[in-house]
Amino acid sequence: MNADKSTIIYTLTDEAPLLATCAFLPIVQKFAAAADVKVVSSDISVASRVLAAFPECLTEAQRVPDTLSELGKLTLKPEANIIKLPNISASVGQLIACIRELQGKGYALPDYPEAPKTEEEKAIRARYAKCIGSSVNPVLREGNSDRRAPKAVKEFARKNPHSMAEWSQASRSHVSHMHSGDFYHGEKSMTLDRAREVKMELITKSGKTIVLKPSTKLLDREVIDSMFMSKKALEAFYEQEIEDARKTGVMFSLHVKATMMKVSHPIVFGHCVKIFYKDAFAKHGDLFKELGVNVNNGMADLYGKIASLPQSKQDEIKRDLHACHEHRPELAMVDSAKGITNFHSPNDIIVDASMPAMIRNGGKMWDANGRLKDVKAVMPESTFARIYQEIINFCKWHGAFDPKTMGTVPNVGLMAQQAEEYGSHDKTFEIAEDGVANITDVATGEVLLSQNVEAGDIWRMCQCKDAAIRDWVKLAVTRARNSGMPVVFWLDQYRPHEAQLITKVKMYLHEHDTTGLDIQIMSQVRAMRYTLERVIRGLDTISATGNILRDYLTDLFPIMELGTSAKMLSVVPLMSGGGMYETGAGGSAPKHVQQLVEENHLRWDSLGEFLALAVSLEDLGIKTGNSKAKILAKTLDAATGKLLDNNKGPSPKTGQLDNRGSQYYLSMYWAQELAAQTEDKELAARFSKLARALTDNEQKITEELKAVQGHAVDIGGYYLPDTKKVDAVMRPSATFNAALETA
Ligand SMILES: NC(=O)C1=CN([C@@H]2O[C@H](COP(=O)(O)OP(=O)(O)OC[C@H]3O[C@@H](n4cnc5c(N)ncnc54)[C@H](OP(=O)(O)O)[C@@H]3O)[C@@H](O)[C@H]2O)C=CC1
Ligand SMILES: O=C(O)CCC(=O)C(=O)O
Ligand SMILES: [Mg+2]
Repeated sequence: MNADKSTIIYTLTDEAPLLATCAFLPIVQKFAAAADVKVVSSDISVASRVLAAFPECLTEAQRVPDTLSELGKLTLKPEANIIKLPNISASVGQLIACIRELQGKGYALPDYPEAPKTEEEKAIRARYAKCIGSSVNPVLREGNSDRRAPKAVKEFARKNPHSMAEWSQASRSHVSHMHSGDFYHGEKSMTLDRAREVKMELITKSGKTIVLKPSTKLLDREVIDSMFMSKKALEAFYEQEIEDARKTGVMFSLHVKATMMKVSHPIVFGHCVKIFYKDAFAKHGDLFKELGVNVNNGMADLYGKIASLPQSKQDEIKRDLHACHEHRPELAMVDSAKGITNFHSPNDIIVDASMPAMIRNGGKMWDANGRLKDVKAVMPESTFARIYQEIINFCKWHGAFDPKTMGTVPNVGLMAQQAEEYGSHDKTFEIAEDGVANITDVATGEVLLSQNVEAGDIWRMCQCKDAAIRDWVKLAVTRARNSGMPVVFWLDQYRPHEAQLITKVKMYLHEHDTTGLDIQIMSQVRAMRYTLERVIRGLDTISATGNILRDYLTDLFPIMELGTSAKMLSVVPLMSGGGMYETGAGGSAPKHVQQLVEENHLRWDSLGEFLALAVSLEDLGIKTGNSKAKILAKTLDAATGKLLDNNKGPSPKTGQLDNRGSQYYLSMYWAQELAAQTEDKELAARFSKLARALTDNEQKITEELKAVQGHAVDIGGYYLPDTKKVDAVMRPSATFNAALETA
């Protein structure tokens, strides 16, 4: 990747953010050119990653570079300046759909081998496996995370509070997690005394040694953990919770993070489906095996696979599945209208977004008839599930949060270098036989950590590099100093991994001047309680957390405070000196694409993108001494403030202002701010014509943008839409486009 210090790399991703970027990027390039800043796009969509994995199957003209690896390398250089939009973390179902779409477009990709038998099929599957789940973010996140609601955004939410459903003390909604036999229960952790190379191996009861991972190179002072989830305990837990939900009449819902935890959580999910439909699986298990049914990919997989059977057999299976519901609790729905349940796909309900949505809804989820109901939210891993029960307890006692008055909770997250559980998928294994699972020093044979495991258990090793922890502590202190807010490190001394972290945090805090700062360490549940007590009094508290809580809290608090995590500023100061600017803290909003295609209205809010771009330009301006870039940043921030003040964000309703209209207003305010500033006359002169053209044509442009709405449109694909068609759909105002050309 050729990027000098004056280049911003702008990622092209998937779904709603991709569509929005297609309209925004030409605008950004126009403005940035005035400061001699190049804005270069880099396609890291799931389609592009799939194509990059199979160059030999494609014609020369069809081949695409492996942009993700190139970007990954760039994050290690000080000149890196990357704007990162949210991307699809694909389930197997989405991957297969993507492959089919590409094949249909003439790309001779191999089919996804669901049950690979030959070596060749296994190799193809391994290549596709790299495109599944969270395979982008961990590659690029070579820094820790700083996510917060900028002041103007928080003020806007206070003045324009979003709806919050009421909480009743009589609510029966609650969280259920395992109390023993889960990853938390038997975790072991250590800090390395020196750099080592280790292997992960299973010594079976029958005396075999199975090497699961031959080599992982660890650095001096790195923290490693070994933990496992007992299959027996998990099944017993599900049995008990499903029955409890039935007896007490609450809906059952399962919340996992099958994207980031792409090896362990689909298995955890699959066990739940099999227990729920136990009787049908007992009756048809052999047939399901023959058909290659894998419910780790959800009931969608089962329904897809049985479609090849004779109709009468299909009907019998469906009857037997439905019969299970008679003695099982109601299931929370993902889409009541379409009959899609919580078990459809492991990626449909993603815990970071799904739990805040439930809490915002007064602890309720949708039933099969489209009614909101109390729910048992099941998160088998107890390690972090407890925070949700704590916030639910708080809401039952104090009522729903009030966005008008509540404080803010920014996050400083330990994320760099694939920290903790979120970097563990290549070190996670489903155990084949009873035995002892060891992490062993390759050179000396010394067993560093050891666990007794049984067949079907899920065993994993997590890593966290010392340099990442040290940088995280530094970032937390910097944020405390710059914001004046207290910082709470959410660390539990009773959890072995976090006990190691506490020692390091205490040590690295000594490297900084912390005079006058309020920095505390608390277990998660206490930290939640403490933070919430402050939140309802309008007080702000920075949460400094590990990687999983970073993810959970940066949807949870923004959704309570702002109604969405799309309006977050999300900065990743890269450890090698560069910067990555993520846009918001949420995902790629698949439902928004559906609305665009059916009604030509894109309700996606690009505010996170506007905020990220301003910081990116500012950083570039400071690092290269480019005063024009600094002015672009300052004026963009002012324009974003104006956009909020004037309420020009996109509406969810077709016929009203949408993403494109919001981008137009941003451009107008930005040009006006540039024309009005006096620091740089050249810039002022350059943008005055555009400012005038956009201001004078406000009515015409907004009418043009409105006129196109209400009809179905064709964007020529889902995973690889047609660039020309997208351009036509996303840039429909001839007047706006012509005005931009004058800048
Ligand atoms: N950084 C990243 O790359 C991330 C990627 N993802 C990926 O995104 C996909 C979807 O994940 P999901 O868990 O459904 O989470 P999303 O954040 O995509 O969606 C949850 C809901 O939040 C609202 N929302 C989110 N962002 C915006 C925005 N910019 N403007 C307006 N509304 C917004 C939408 O609500 P409504 O529908 O009511 O308008 C949306 O349906 C998955 O493939 C997931 O893996 C998820 C998180 C982060
Ligand atoms: O990479 C992903 O799959 C999701 C990332 C995410 O949810 C987050 O960082 O908040
Ligand atoms: Mg998240």
